[in-house]
Amino acid sequence: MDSRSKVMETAKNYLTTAASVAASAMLARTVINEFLPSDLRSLASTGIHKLFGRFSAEHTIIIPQTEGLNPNELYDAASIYLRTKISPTMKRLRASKSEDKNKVVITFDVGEEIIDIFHGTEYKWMLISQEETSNSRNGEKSIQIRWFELKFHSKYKDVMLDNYFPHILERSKEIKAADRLLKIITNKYDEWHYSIELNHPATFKTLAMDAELKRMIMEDLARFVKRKEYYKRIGKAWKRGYLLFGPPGTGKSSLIAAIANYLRFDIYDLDLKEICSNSELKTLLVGMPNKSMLVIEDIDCSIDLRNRDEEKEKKSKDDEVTLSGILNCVDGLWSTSGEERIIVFTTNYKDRLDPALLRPGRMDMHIHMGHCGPDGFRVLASNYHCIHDHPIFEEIDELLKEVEVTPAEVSEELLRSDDVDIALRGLVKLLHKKRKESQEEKHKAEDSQDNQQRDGESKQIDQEKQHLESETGVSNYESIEEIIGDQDWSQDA
Ligand SMILES: Nc1ncnc2c1ncn2[C@@H]1O[C@H](COP(=O)(O)OP(=O)(O)OP(=O)(O)O)[C@@H](O)[C@H]1O
Ligand SMILES: [Mg+2]
Repeated sequence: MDSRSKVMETAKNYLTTAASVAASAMLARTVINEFLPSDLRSLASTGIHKLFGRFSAEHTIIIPQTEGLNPNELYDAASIYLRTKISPTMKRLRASKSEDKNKVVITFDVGEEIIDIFHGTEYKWMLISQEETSNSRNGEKSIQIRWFELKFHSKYKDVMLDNYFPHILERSKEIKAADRLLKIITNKYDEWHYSIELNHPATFKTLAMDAELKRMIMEDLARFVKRKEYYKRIGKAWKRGYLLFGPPGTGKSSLIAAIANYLRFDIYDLDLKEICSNSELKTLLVGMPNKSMLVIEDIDCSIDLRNRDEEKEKKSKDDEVTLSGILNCVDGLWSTSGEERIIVFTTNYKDRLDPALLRPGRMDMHIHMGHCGPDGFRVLASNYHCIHDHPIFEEIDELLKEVEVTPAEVSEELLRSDDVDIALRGLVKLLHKKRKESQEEKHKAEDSQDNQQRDGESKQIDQEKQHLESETGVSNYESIEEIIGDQDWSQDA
């Protein structure tokens, strides 16, 4: 029996208990009717009605904190779920902070009632606590026993078991996933080994990139996580691949962190240099859990993808990590064992990648992380100085059209001063400097192109001279100049 069935079984037992309490109420009424004098009968009947009357229409379920010595999963799920139902009118709340999370958690206190409406039905929750004494070897010990009391109309008993409790279990799982600290796990040889907290603050909000591209990526991810049934129907592994390419400092690693933070997926950062065969690669990939993200950074440097064919002849097939090994993983052979996986490759040089990796259908989206444009700059200005507009923005926008500057360079400049004017002036200065440098480089390049052209021309003249010399037998330079006349060499160069 899985844990959810266990929880549902326990819930059914409690319902039975509640139903038997209702039966006791009926028995009590019978006793009153048959054995009490008539004047006392009406008095007692009112009290009993008050006490038990609600049971005819209302069920009560007790959800204790523990089941014997074991924690009760439904109690834990309910306390997480009910945190989201706290209303501003509640008078007593509890605040706590666990050491591993830098967050204060607010929960409701003993005796407070929470009303939750689910599919139009009202469910009333109350947390109850009672002190109990137990005998131990060291004498009497008092402990706090806690439970939730859940009241609802009896006609919704089935809805509660079939829909409401499963909803609470599901939601609590989601809330827990959103709360937990994310991890980056890296491999040592063929084992996922080293894990650290993902403390990267990057989110889509703080990511400087083209606004339209950002929107597309977020929509793509949101669609992906909702498509379990779709992937099942079309018979494809539930995974999605992204290739991030662009110069250093344009935010490829930041985007990876933003995706992990957005989906609440741990990052499995695969170091291909640590492994030496396709079977090791498979071992690692099969060892990844669902809802996780496989990252291979700088794929062009991690593995010499281009020279694989030559190497294949030298080594036995399973003696190396090959492109086809990686492609098998991309194509989903390994991922049939798991689901909801994201695969991300990054590279600074897309043109160095083997075309097999770039073929349509391999990586679902190729994302170019480019130089900083006006959209990106706005995000960075807001990140670092909380400003959305400034008189100098216009000049910066104009310069950004001409100058190639990475978001990393802009960030560095904006960080230089807390004074926004100084920081922005520093950025303008950097952009002017970069523009000047690029103009100088352009001139240099043009000069060297001219030189090359001139070299080419004079080489061609020399060749023609030699050719004419051999044809005509004339070796005098001047006469050859006369023979070739005024041909336009530059056009032929
Ligand atoms: N697009 C961006 N949005 C916000 N910050 C960015 C962006 N790009 C770079 N940065 C800043 O620059 C730092 C370095 O960026 P990041 O490591 O993401 O670049 P990268 O593209 O992965 O570079 P590399 O190719 O060298 O790995 C980040 O920590 C962040 O502060
Ligand atoms: Mg990087």
